[in-house]
Amino acid sequence: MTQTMLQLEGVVAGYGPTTVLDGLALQVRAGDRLAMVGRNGVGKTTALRAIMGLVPIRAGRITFDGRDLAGLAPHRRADLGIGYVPQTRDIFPSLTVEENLVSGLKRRSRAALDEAYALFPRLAERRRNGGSQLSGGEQQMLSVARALLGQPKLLLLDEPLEGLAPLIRQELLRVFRQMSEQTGIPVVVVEQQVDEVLAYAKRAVILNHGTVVHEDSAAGLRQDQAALDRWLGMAVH
Ligand SMILES: Nc1ncnc2c1ncn2[C@@H]1O[C@H](COP(=O)(O)OP(=O)(O)OP(=O)(O)O)[C@@H](O)[C@H]1O
Repeated sequence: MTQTMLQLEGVVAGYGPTTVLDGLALQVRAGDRLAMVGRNGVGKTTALRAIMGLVPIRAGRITFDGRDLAGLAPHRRADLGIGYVPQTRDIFPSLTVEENLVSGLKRRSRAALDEAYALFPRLAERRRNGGSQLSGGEQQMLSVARALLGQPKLLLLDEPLEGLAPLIRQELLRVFRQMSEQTGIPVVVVEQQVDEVLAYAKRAVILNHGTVVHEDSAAGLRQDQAALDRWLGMAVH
């Protein structure tokens, strides 16, 4: 049986008096590509933040690579191998592409930069450009490349396609697919572009009110108009 990398059991979390995650359960195995979808405000970002330790959990358990994450600060979780690319794109606008990548090297040598440039040739072309001069798609590539340089065992992506034009979204997804095939790193991706993310993912969960209400293969959900209508209120082509 494939190894479970990440497991959430009965996770409850929220902000002040508000409960956002209400008994969330998830399992991510090696090689998985899990799309987490759902209407606005159902708790998708909060789920990623809870995994990363940026939102405290009030009940339940999160285990990663066989270890209970309770009480571990976000940087300790990153050290254990959880790579997180937040919606805000985690780059330094005042640094060049190369400087941004170097900041993600941790203890690795600069030779590792070649891996990032091989996967994202566009970043190689822009290596001397400032972070703020990049297009939205290039910024997204840079934040993912930087996260990968930390050699994560799991990658969490929060709305990587947000604000990008259709052609750029297609290019980014093509690079993500290549990255997944080459590295095998399991990915959890939150996305509003449901049709596109389902074409990339292997499995999908739909969240509503902070819990999983529907689970299927990504291909299965793409065909399941009833579930898409009910939980997302949308038509997928
Ligand atoms: N820092 C915060 N303080 C208080 N409430 C918050 C905070 N962050 C999020 N919330 C609330 O928690 C709920 C869940 O937010 P979350 O961002 O997890 O949803 P989401 O499913 O990712 O939504 P979206 O698709 O719009 O990004 C929302 O009602 C939101 O307003």
